Amino acid sequence: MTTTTHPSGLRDAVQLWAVAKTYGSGEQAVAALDRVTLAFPRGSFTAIMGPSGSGKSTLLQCAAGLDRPGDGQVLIGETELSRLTEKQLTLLRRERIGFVFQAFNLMTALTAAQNVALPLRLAGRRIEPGRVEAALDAVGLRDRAGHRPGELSGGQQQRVAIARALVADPEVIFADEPTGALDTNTSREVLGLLRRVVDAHRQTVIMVTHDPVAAAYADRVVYLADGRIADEYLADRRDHGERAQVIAARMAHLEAAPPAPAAAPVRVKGAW
Ligand SMILES: Nc1ncnc2c1ncn2[C@@H]1O[C@H](COP(=O)(O)OP(=O)(O)OP(=O)(O)O)[C@@H](O)[C@H]1O
Repeated sequence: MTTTTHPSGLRDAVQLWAVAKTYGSGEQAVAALDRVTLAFPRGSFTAIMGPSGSGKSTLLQCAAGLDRPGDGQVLIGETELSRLTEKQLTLLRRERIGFVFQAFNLMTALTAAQNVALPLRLAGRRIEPGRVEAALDAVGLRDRAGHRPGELSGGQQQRVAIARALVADPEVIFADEPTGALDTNTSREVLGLLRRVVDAHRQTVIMVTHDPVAAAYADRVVYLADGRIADEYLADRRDHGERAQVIAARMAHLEAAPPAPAAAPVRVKGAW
């Protein structure tokens, strides 16, 4: 399979083709992902939503090369992940993907600057002077470079995690409930930062969230239900100011709907 080109001329940062993942077997089998086909154009910000158990985490894990699908293909840029050995997959995650998790996952014994430098050190890359400082600057924390996580607020810790995700200039950032542990105001700061990373640096962000307010920062919301794409919302200027309500209403509709019958793979309208 060749890499697709988005109609706008953007190439896709990540593609999933008929990706399936089943846990268990026989009567106990659960189709966590049921032949999901989806593309994430470069420079786009996508939120993944859906009821509990709909397959969001499984999608993120498979798309980020943290888990292997049972069937289908995942591409990061032009690299098809199923062709990679475990070692190559580890290198790809380290060098080409940034991660932001709900629990920040910073090393408590290291300073903010040392945490940010970690992906470069692990990859054995030379750390150009000013690079770590620039990443901390981008998240507004240059003056906290010498502080350890315990000396920073939750929002500041998550901003350090975003700087760490950015420092190696990855092709895509995966964020799993990045504001799940933060209060409303701090959440807004972190989401605004992710939005800026997309707008100013043309980063690609894929974020799993339960929160319609968080999803409203994205360009697109993909809704999963029972391991399939059930709906898609494209940010619309006309919704400005009430985008979160529109996103929440669609989510409520989805949660009220009975499970869909088995269907052919869904191709998301407008995804390529
Ligand atoms: N390791 C596992 N073993 C067995 N079943 C699993 C495993 N991981 C996930 N599942 C099942 O696969 C389905 C999808 O799970 P997944 O965690 O991807 O959903 P989710 O949408 O992220 O849910 P939540 O919002 O509750 O985190 C669920 O039915 C879940 O019980």
